[in-house]
Formats: sequence, C-alpha cells, structure tokens
Amino acid sequence: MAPMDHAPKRRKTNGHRKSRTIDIDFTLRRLFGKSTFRPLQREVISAALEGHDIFLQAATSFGKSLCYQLPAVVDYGITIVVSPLLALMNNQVTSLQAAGISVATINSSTPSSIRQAILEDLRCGHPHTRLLYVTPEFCMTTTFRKNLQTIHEQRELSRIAVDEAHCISEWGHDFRPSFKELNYFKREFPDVPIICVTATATQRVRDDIIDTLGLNRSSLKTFTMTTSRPNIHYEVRFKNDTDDHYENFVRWLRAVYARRALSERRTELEAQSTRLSNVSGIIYVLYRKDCESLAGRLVGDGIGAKPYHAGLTAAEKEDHLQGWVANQEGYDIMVATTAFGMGIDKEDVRFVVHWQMPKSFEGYYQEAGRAGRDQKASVAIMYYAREDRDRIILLQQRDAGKSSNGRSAASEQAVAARNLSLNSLISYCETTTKCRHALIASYFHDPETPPCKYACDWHKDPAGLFAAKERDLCPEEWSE
Ligand SMILES: Nc1ncnc2c1ncn2[C@@H]1O[C@H](COP(=O)(O)OP(=O)(O)OP(=O)(O)O)[C@@H](O)[C@H]1O
Repeated sequence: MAPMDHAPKRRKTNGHRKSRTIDIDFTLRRLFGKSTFRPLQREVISAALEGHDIFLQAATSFGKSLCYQLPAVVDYGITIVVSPLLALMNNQVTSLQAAGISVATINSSTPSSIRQAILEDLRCGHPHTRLLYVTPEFCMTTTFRKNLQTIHEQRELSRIAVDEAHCISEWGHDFRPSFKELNYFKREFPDVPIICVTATATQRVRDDIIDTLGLNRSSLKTFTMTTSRPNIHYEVRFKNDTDDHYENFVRWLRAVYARRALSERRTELEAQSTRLSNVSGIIYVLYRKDCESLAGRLVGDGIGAKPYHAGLTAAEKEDHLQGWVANQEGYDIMVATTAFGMGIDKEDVRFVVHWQMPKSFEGYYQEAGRAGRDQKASVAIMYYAREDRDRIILLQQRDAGKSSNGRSAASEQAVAARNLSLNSLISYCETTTKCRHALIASYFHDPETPPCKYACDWHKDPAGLFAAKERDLCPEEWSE
C-alpha cells in the first residue's frame, strides 16, 4: 500500500520559481520531528527553494540530508537523489516512509514488482513520488532518462540531489567512474537545480565536482562548514607487529563497562532498561579474515560482536546489521571492513576503533564520524603501527603501478592526491605535538581551528602521548 502523503500540495510554477511563503519550520516539526534547524540548515534550504545550484560541505552527522529532503516535500514535483550507497538509500527511504512521505528507491535490492510500480508512477509525468533515490548507474539507463524527459516536460522535475558528492571527483577518495556521467542532468535539464552534499572535499575536489556536474558558478551557492566534531574524543594508540593490541582494547572496553556500573550511572541505565554492556561500537579492520577472527575472539570473551563483510550471505548481513541497529544483546560491536555504516544513521555509536590505520585521511574522518551522531560524547581510537603503514604504502604503490601504462595526466594527479591523503594520515598519526581536532581541521583547510575541551589524546596528556610513541612504535630503521 502506498504510504500516506502528508506533505503540502504541490504547486506548479510554470517554469518560474516564484517566491512564496512556505513555513519550513512547520514542516521541520511536523514531518521531520525536529524542533529547530541546526546552524545554516535554514539558509541552505531557503537557497534550494529559490532554485539555486548548491554545494554543501559540512561535518559528518551535520544533517545534510535534511537540506534536500525538506525542499523536496514542500516544493512541487519530484526530487531525484543520486547516491552511491545502498545502505543510505534504504535507511533514508525507511525513515521517510515512516514519516508518511512518498519516497522510493530503485537499486539492486529493489524487488522487480516494486521497481515496475515506481517506473509506472514516473511514466505518467506527474509522479506521486516526492523523493526517488537511485544509483548513478541507474541514471544512465534509457528508460529512466525517457521518464525524466516526460516529467521535465510536465514541469515536475524539481531538483537533483547528489549525496556523497566527493565520489564524482577523480581526486575524491571514493571515486566511481559512473558518477562522471552525471553531467547528463545539466546538459539535458539546464533549468533544474542541483544540490550536492559531502562531508569531505578539499578545494580541488570541490572544483572538480562543480566542473563535472556543469554547475553554473555565477548562481551557485556554496556552503562550507567546519569539519569539526567536538563530541568525538580522537586518540591514536601506538603499537608494533609484535604487540597484540586485543588486550589493550578489551581493557579499555571493560573500563567503560565498569564506569557504567557505578551506582548513579547504573540507576540511570536501569531506569532506561539499558544493558550495562550496551556500548555500541564499530571496529574497522582492513582484511576480511580479521573480521571473523576478531569478532569470534570478542564473543569468546563474553562481548557481543558480529562480523560484517562482503563474504557474508545477504541474510547474515541483514541479521547482523538489524541486530546492531536495534541494540540487541550479542550485537553490540560490528567488526567490519571499510565503509561499513556509511549512510546508516545510527545515533548512539559510542566508539569507532580502527584496528589498523585506514588508507586515506578522508576515509578515516568519514568512518570515525559514525561515532556520536546524537552529539553525545564518543571515542575514535586508531591503532597505529609503522609496519601497517609500510604495508599500506606498498599496496598503494602496487595499485598505482598496475594502472601506470598510458595513464592520463588526470589519473597521474589522482594517484598523487591519494598519496597526499595517505601521507597526511601518517603524519596525523606520528604527530605528538598538536591537537587532533586542529590536525583534522588543517587537512580540510577549515578557516578556523576548532576548540578542543580535552577531547583528544594530546590535550589530555601530551607527555604521555610522546612517551607512548617512543615506547611502542617500531623504530624507523626496523620497519623498512
Ligand atoms: N535540525 C535538526 N535537529 C535535530 N536533529 C537533526 C536535525 N537535522 C538533522 N538531524 C539529525 O542528524 C542526524 C544526521 O543527519 P544526516 O544523516 O543527514 O547526516 P549527514 O550530514 O548526511 O552526515 P554524514 O555525512 O555523516 O552521513 C540524523 O539523525 C538527523 O535526523
């Protein structure tokens, strides 16, 4: 059954965006259940409703999705949301449907009967659907493009939203070639505004996205916010290949449990019927085999953990994900390969651990950003070993070497950008003289250094950090 559509009635604009009074505060409260806008959300939404192309860059968990979802429900017609993440599409569709908004997705997991029903809705040119989430690959199909033509002729194509827009750029860390084809939208529908959102884009990536999509720079509104996540406590823990950092992690986790067991906190948790061990977290590992073995080891020690990687069956993945999202006993920690959790809006992730350093600065920031989306205090710990660093450098060099024959200048630059990102992350790990929040802000060229109220290892104990590095890392001459 189609969900009830509580959104205000659509108004056609005969091709012109009339300035009209829309009570976006009312919609925010009634449909999205939020009492106030976060800083800048109102400005972005107003600019979208005025018909501007928009580039929005803001920290993880800022609330970027609302900036295209709210205009979609108060405006006329349909908004097409292009996203590279299946989880994001499914997660957003579920929560918007629960709010009574007419929303749909076509992706590889959409059953064919539902896909047909959605395409039927589009074919008429006056779709009932307000937001349609699709992959960049689907945007290239002839049927979809034909449907879009019809909708556009009926003046019902409201706007295009591109989520995780850094994927468009060859210099972005998640580059997907099919994203390059998204220039189709401005070519075919120059009057339809585009809003792109991302948490991670350097100036160069930003320029590349704007050029690739063919956005009009003179009318483009760019909003770049700080990348700062003040509620995340960033920490680097040093190790070397001879250390098994498992004990170090379990000790830390048990100390967290112990703090929750202190009388006042315990009473509070009991009143909320929350388990003492319900400290939700993600451990990112680089290799699939580590997923299984680490999850198994944690379970052996009585800690609820599940693996999540591409080798699991769809049913296993679904079970592990749902159990984790619902804070079920036995599912507290997801041990996952990279990128797990992107697009999944689980608010109460209290910690993110990188079992090894990841491959890029942006990837690290995005993954650590899964923590504390409810704005409450959370922890991001990275275990750093110079041996891991060297293995990753080697892998990167091999990958670059494989594609070096006949490489274009642009690809050369992309390789250079990846090296820069990795080197910056190495430098972040090796630095023991600066605030972690400041280092992150500096990588993303934030105009201001964010305040840090003892929310990083350096601010908390600079001497201890320095001593740990000296003591625990393998000396440089051994790590060659
Ligand atoms: N004005 C608001 N008031 C309260 N909560 C909000 C508001 N806007 C968004 N949120 C909530 O903030 C959380 C994060 O929003 P969203 O998923 O859009 O993040 P994002 O900016 O896309 O982050 P990421 O890049 O990490 O995916 C969601 O739970 C959302 O409901």
